Amino acid sequence: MNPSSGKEKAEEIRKSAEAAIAGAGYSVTTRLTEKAGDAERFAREGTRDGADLVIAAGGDGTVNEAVNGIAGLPERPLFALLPLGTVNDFARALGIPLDVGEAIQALPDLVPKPADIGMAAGRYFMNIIAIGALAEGVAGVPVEQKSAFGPLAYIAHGAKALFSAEGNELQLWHDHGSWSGEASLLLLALTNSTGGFERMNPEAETDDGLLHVTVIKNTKLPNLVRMSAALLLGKLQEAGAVETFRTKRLRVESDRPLVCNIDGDECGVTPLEVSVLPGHLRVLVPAEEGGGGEPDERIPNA
Ligand SMILES: Nc1ncnc2c1ncn2[C@@H]1O[C@H](COP(=O)(O)OP(=O)(O)OP(=O)(O)O)[C@@H](O)[C@H]1O
Repeated sequence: MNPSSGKEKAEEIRKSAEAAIAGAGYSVTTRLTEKAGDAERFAREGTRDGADLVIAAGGDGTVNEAVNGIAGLPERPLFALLPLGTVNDFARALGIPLDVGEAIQALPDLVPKPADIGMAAGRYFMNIIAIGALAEGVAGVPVEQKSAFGPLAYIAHGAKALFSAEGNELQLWHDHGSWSGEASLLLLALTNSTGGFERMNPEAETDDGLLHVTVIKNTKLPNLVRMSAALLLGKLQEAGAVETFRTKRLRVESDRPLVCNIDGDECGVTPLEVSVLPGHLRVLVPAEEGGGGEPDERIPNA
């Protein structure tokens, strides 16, 4: 658990989450993160100590770290998350209640579902890779704006970066061939939720085994107006100036090294190789989100 995401309610959240998990028959150990890297280490150590279930409580950064802690292990425990961050894209995509109190209440009735994760630059990711202007824009969101305005701050900064974007020559190799051309932004999404906005790839499922690629070719003003309208309608694919396709593997090359933002963190520069690991995690989700599996995998009977 990242206590800084839960702010002044962190202690209260910890206690009620522990009570819910213990009530479902688990013995529970909570470890509080203090800095980058802790969640990854805690998840890995917990798994090596025989944990059946690892729960990441925090924002997408904490979830990403915990996923990295367990994804490379041969025996992976069940995974769950309690959304305490500003955006919580993975929780949104999985249908987990965004209100932490509701998410805790729901814990005992969650059921396991396979979820895809991706691998790029030696790291696992579960949401999105952004390359180009938006990647640089998101990196510049000041901390105080993040807390005051939540997802809006990201969108405002992303939009600002997009408006002033210069294009870059990209070459993309995918499962069915290649694409090359000038682009302002490349988004490689595993889920339908990007920066809290759920209409980017409305058709993306967390277990479809696919990377949903969106190339924004040109962000000059007339196109932007059309694209913004299409984005709000969830019909970005139908707007001009945007290329979309799906693939299991992708190689990205560019005319100059471009910063790669992987699940919200800067993670090297292009060229970049990306692949999907289908159903690599078993994540606990509400039953109506299509979870299932063996009855003894349900938390109450664990
Ligand atoms: N106790 C702590 N105090 C401050 N920072 C921490 C602490 N523990 C972990 N961190 C760092 O904070 C990063 C971001 O945390 P996390 O994603 O959980 O929260 P958030 O920033 O509130 O969420 P969001 O990304 O949705 O805004 C972590 O990846 C880690 O590097």
